[in-house]
Amino acid sequence: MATTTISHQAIGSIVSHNRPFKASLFLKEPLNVPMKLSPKRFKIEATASQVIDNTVLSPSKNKPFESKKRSNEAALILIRHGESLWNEKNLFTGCVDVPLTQKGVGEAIEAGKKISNIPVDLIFTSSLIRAQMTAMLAMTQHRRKKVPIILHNESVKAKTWSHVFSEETRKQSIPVIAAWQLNERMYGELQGLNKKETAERYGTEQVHEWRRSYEIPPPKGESLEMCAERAVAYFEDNIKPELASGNNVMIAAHGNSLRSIIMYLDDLTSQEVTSLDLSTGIPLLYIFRDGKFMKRGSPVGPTEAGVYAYTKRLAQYREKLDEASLN
Ligand SMILES: O=C(O)[C@@H](CO)OP(=O)(O)O
Repeated sequence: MATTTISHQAIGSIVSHNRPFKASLFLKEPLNVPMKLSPKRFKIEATASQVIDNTVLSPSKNKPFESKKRSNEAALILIRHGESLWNEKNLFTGCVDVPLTQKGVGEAIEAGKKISNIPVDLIFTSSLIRAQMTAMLAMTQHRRKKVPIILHNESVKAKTWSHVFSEETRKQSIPVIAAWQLNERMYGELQGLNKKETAERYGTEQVHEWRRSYEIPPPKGESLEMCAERAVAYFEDNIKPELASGNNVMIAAHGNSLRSIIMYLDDLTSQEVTSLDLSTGIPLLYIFRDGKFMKRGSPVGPTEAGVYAYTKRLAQYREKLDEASLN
């Protein structure tokens, strides 16, 4: 295993689950962080909790909220954020942090209605506001009325100051973890440019390659492959273990970070992923069982029978919600 010396600055950007922060707040000396480099996938072996002791919280390990009994199956909901102000203007957005339009707010609320009977134990979002707005708005529709709470682990103070002291209140909450690794693909020099004008200037085919191919990056930006290196690594290291522990997870993220995760879940080839395009605000459901992901499409409505026929646990949960609302 190669050992690479990483600067404070670099560690800050690698380990932050949240918005960028100053690593020097935590680190007094440069660290030698062991890293495993593979041609296929660049994996950061030093986890956040190894590097910054006790400042980045892992839900399973630290049990921030409700502790769960183990199950061999879990639900995974993926949602691309609702329409943003730059989707509306047809601008390349990438990592630029723009909010939702009013239509996007409505899409997020509608998405929330469709999944309102599906239990959610844990939410992951990107660090961008359009994904966070989508997750929060969707959860306003949930029948359990649990409160989604963003975990702030970017500093010891942020973590301490946002501590919840009532166990009962914690049980009525859903932890929300914001991770930059789930951000939209960095669109390089296309960010802020109009998509139609860019196609007129560089040709439709070239722009289609930049937008949908797997290997070809836009000028000075990330290809889908590069986006997958961070998004899929994050999924494998932080989200899959939660599913394996029986926690139902919702991920609110972006067109391309989710395309890369779906490519991984559905085992798509680099050719197949070029025709995968995600609509804004449409939830997609997967069931994780015995280490495998099963695609269950998009729930069309909150009471859609099909969704609850997929697993006994979901059906029982739904029954309990119905019973509670009758009382
Ligand atoms: O502009 C962007 O960031 C993305 C998503 O809106 O665009 P594209 O459709 O090209 O992936």
